[in-house]
Amino acid sequence: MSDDQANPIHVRGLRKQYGPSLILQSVDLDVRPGEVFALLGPNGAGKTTTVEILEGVRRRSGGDVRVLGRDPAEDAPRWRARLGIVPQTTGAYADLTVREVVEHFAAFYPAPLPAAQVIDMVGLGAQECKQAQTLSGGQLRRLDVAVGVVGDPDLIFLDEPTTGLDPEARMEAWDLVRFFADQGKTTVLTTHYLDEVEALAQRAAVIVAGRIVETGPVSELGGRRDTPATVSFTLTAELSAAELPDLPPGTALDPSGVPGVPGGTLTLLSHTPTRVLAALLPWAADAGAGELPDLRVHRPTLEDVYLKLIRENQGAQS
Ligand SMILES: Nc1ncnc2c1ncn2[C@@H]1O[C@H](COP(=O)(O)OP(=O)(O)OP(=O)(O)O)[C@@H](O)[C@H]1O
Repeated sequence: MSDDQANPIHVRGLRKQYGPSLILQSVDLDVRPGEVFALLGPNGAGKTTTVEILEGVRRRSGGDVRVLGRDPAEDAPRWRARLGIVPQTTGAYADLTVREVVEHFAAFYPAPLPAAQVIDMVGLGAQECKQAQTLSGGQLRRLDVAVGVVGDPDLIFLDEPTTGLDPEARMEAWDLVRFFADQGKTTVLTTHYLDEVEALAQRAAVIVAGRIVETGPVSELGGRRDTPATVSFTLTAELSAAELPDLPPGTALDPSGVPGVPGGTLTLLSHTPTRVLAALLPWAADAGAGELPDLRVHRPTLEDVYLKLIRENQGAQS
């Protein structure tokens, strides 16, 4: 068995077809032990379909899929007990209390966590005896997470776990993901929030129209590390008349924004923006400009590279 095949998730050439529509086309994926792996992509890209095939909830049309060493289509009960699943929408828990809901689901697993511990972990200690139907939307989402992890899983699937949560509850949900990661568990996170990916995931895959268009460390996605920062400011009369100083090697003028007239924006591209600023500041002072108006230093964010990836790939397929 290759190293990749020993990964908690190993997928090659996964296809899913509904009638004539090919929803997933040759998806390859590896999720490594203990990592938080994010699956990103626009609405309808195929994230939930992929995740549900990995969970054994949907059947694939083709390709090889191994999850915790087994084919999910076999749906072996002992294998299933090692998965923790928090789907996008879950339970009508009706008139059961929080405690009863968690105990009810715990009974399906061979070695569940104590219900009280899980309820505390998701921050529902104060609601333990409340009926689920009286909980707020955010509290219900936490209950979903409790139900998903009560079996003490090795591999956790979180499908948009923080949608609808207020900022404080989101932070608590993040802490929970970190808590699982600290315990050596592997997590697959589907989300539309890029700050969430940046905060939690080590690696990510971007899926567009059923194809993985990029996969790798979050910090390197979309060539992010190789994309220069921009330094921009508005030209005054003094600055537009002065010749630019010597700038660090590799600095380039952004051709899209260089009208050399007062009021225009001058944009420089550089991998060493701090050194660019160190050259610009004395130059501006010598030119008699006290300030570089509208000065902005911008490094490419995950959102920048993500949106670029989506645009390029949606364009390529239309
Ligand atoms: N049972 C089904 N029959 C036919 N088409 C389906 C079925 N389920 C999903 N699809 C289609 O498959 C595509 C992928 O859907 P999927 O739910 O996997 O996307 P997603 O990336 O999870 O989207 P979102 O971000 O909106 O949750 C969509 O075009 C959807 O309409």
